[in-house]
Amino acid sequence: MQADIVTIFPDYFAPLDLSLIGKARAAGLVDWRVHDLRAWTHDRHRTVDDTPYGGGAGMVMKPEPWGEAFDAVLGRADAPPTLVVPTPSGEPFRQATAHEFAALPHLLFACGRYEGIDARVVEHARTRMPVREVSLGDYVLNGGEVAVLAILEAVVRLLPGVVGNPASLVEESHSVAGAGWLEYPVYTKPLSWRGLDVPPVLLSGHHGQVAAWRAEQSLERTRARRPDLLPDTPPAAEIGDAELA
Ligand SMILES: COc1cccc(COC(=O)c2cn[nH]c2)c1
Repeated sequence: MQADIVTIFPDYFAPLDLSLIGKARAAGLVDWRVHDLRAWTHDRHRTVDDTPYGGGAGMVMKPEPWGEAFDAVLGRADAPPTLVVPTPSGEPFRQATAHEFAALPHLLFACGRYEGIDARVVEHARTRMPVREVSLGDYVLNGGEVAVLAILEAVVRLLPGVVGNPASLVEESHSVAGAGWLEYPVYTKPLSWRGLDVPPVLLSGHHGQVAAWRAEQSLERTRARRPDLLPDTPPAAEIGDAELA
């Protein structure tokens, strides 16, 4: 996989070399190039933003540098990459999205800052490459860099050969295999720690009982923390009524 990242803070991506992602690059499974958006400015102050038409607080990123940055990346690519723009107003980025992105040969990440990027940048980009505007959650960051680090980690770890034991990719929270329920609690040595013991079922050697316990724990956690992940279940009161009816 090839990834190009355009940002006004290229140093944000130095940590990529340290992590699992760095090993994946060394193994040739992924390569990424970080580009400073200001390389495509031509004024003395290397201006990338200006005041918003229509008024309002904050600044908006100018379209010209983005257009030239995309020209440069497209010009070097055999086929158009998919443009990924992290933004609070994007579609939810989920594990399924990570799997979609992991199947793509070339990703082009645009890191927005300020109040956002002039809307014509994405509008024009759609005429020459697929575009995905994605949100990591309902909160606002100062820029897309942190989101791109998260997306890259979620995507690259799915590439074949990146994670040592592919089985460890299967039983995860939100993984399609576990019906998207939350992960069960995990334990390791010592057996007893500060007066807290490992649940005995996990020591029983009965794999069926262990699996059942884990499923129950997943369901209990999902009910408590993420009822939105469960199929529509009427509130308990209604269930009582139904039984009484
Ligand atoms: C594209 O323009 C902007 C402007 C401001 C910040 C950002 C970064 O994205 C987020 O803040 C975000 C992503 N998912 N949840 C929050 C992008």
